Amino acid sequence: MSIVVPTIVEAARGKGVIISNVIGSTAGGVIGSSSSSTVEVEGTPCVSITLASLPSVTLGAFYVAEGDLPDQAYEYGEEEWRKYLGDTMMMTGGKGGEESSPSLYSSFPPSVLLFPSASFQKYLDFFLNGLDLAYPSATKFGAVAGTVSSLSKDRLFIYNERKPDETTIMSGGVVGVTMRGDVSVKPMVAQGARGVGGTYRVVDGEGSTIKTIVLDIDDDDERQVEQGEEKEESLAGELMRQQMQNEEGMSRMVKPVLAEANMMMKRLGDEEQSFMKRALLIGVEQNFRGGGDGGGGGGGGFERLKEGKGHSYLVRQVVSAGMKDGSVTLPTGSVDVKEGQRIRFFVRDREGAKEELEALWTGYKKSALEKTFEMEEGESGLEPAAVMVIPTMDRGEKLFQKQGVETEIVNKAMGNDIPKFGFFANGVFCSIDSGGDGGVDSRDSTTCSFGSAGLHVVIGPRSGRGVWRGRKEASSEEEEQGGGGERVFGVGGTEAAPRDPEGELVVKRREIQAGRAIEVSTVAWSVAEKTARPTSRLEEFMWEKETEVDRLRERNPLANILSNCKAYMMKPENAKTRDWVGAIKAHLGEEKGNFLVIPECKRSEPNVGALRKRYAVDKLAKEFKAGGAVALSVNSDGIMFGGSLEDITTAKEACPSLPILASDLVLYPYQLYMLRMAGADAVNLVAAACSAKDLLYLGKIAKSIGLGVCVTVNSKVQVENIAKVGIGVDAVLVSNREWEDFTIDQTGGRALEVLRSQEMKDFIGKLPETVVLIEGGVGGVGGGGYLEDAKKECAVGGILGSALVEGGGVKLEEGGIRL
Ligand SMILES: O=C(O)c1ccccc1NCC(=O)[C@H](O)[C@H](O)COP(=O)(O)O
Repeated sequence: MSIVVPTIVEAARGKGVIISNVIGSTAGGVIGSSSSSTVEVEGTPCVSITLASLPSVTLGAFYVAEGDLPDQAYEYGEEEWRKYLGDTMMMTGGKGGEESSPSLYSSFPPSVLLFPSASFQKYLDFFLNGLDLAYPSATKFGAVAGTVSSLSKDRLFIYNERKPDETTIMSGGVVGVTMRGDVSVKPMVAQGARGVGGTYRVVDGEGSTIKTIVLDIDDDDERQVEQGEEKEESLAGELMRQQMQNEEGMSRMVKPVLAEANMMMKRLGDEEQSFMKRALLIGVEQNFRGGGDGGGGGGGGFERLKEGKGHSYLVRQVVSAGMKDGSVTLPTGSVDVKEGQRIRFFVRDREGAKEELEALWTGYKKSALEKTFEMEEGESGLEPAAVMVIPTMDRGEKLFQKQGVETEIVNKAMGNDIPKFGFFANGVFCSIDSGGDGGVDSRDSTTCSFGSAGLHVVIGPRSGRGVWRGRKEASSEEEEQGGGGERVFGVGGTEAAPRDPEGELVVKRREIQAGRAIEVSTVAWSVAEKTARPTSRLEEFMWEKETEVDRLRERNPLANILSNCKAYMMKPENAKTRDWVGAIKAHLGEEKGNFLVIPECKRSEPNVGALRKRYAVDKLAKEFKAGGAVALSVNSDGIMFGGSLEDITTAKEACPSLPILASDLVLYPYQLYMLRMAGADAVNLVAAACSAKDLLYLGKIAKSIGLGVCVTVNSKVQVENIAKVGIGVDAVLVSNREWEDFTIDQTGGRALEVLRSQEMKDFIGKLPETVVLIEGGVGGVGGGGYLEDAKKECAVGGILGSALVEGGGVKLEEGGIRL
């Protein structure tokens, strides 16, 4: 792995794709999609790599060693777990770790993917229970590392772009990734088990121990009639039931579980008997709340699964039996048996496992279709982008007698264009729905682990936006171009983004790409054709921002926001903004020649990821103030930088005396009103993303509601343009960022070229009152960066984000930086 991971990272870089994080594990076999097929490989050393590009999703990779688990965690409650996991897994956010900001996707619960090592398994249920307590609404899923041979040892690995020379390989613990934002994850489990014999009710049982049961003949029949289930059970099954009734003299004799299992087993076929002798599987009815009818039992086949309602029973293997009282005990904590709850005996076999998989996917498709009918206009559902398939190592060829059966069934249901990936694991686990729409029905979305099962996870954007179908597009483009190579611009592509004759990026607003416009009440908006692809990271950012604002408008139309903003500004405490540029100018004065640092609160950096384990805006703002900051920049963009409007409000509450520049991609007046109400004092307009008309228009509206106006430029052409437009700019922010891919040149080359240009000299000559600041890598690597050179030009200060936030403290004196 120490060779494989850097090789992948390097190869991707060669294609213009920057990989920020890699996590993975050894496995008992791998599953992956090539351009023409999906393959399952078992028993042979090989590697399966999955590259994911998840727009509008904030990822946080983490590693927890066994030794990092807190000693007292067994006594932990919800709050303690939340704090511990929030720190460990970067599940930070608003109150209680769940972000409560008004940004588009922040209200959605996160998803957590975990790969525990085999040695971590003993802590797994405990760890998952902690996760359930701390983040009940988060979807958790994952699989335990495996190995191809029993002689080899399992390993986990994690790579972070910021430590490119290291791929950390671990022999224990758990690696994982948290995903927040426009991502939806739908885990489903195939338990690989089929019910045999009748249905029973627990007479005496508690926790994970079942002592006595009674045959539930009448109720079982009634239920099937009630649920309109056709009695699909075989004639043999029916005969067996009758025989049982006869043998029992129609009585409902209460019997110890083991005694009943022994009696029932005798009536089974040879194969089923031999299975039951090796392993006693018991299915415990789901959704049973005690008292009357639980509503989750019944059905010997997979009728409920086919309906997309989830499994009727959660199947567990008996781990110990009371030889004296005939009781059985299931894995501790895996079930909580109640009196009156239904149970069944289960066996595993090939046909049953196949039937179950088919039922699972039929159910998924049925409920997905039903959801589209239930959705209100404007609402969107999960758009499948990929399916993760993780069978346990006892499945695959061992169970189905040939390789590839599991993915073949997924392909049949979802088509070949959707990539499938995964591996053979030592166990799987996932959150399971209580409502049941394809998953296993369970108690309040708990995370259940399975020693033998197939975990299938549909992953895609929750906004339902179009998904790039690599396989489909590659083949159709090849066809179009007579079998020629792929033509992909900009981001992750093989071609550079389009530029005009002056070298400026050509970006379009999303509407230009639109195929149709939809009218909904007073709001009209356009929908990007699914075929349109952004040609640069900036264009992609713009389109996503436009979609974000569309969605916000759907919930709260512009007219409302406008009147809310007016009402807000009527309140005396909100009538005036604080003068952001004024505060900077006031501190230049006699100290001119010095360089003023404006610290930026920023949660993450696009090509890097989260900058701090614990990002607390209030704490950070206070730190900056204590360090002498006279003004702040707060990044409120949630698409690229993980911020939110609430971050501005929080910073303002923490430091009421510090004026705030809202660092965001502003494309609409709507955003200006929202930013004003969040507590911003100034905004920045990105020159490359706005036409001259937009700049003027947005600038005027910003001023009309008291917001200071900065314009961000990264080329001399843009400087010349803003001078021509004559927009009243308070400050020019010279960005050192390349907007094609959002990289930052640590030498400051890009910003220095602009600062040294004739265009900039002309601009300052014409508008000497304008403050010139630099941004992007000003903290540099190892301190001063390109600051000294910038100071020699017209820059009087700089916005500093990553270096301060990531540094874990304010190191203001280093590299000549002073506040
Ligand atoms: O650069 C943009 O296009 C942009 C758009 C919307 C919000 C923020 C934007 N840029 C912010 C930055 O470039 C940096 O966060 C800021 O300059 C600090 O840089 P660094 O010190 O390198 O973290």
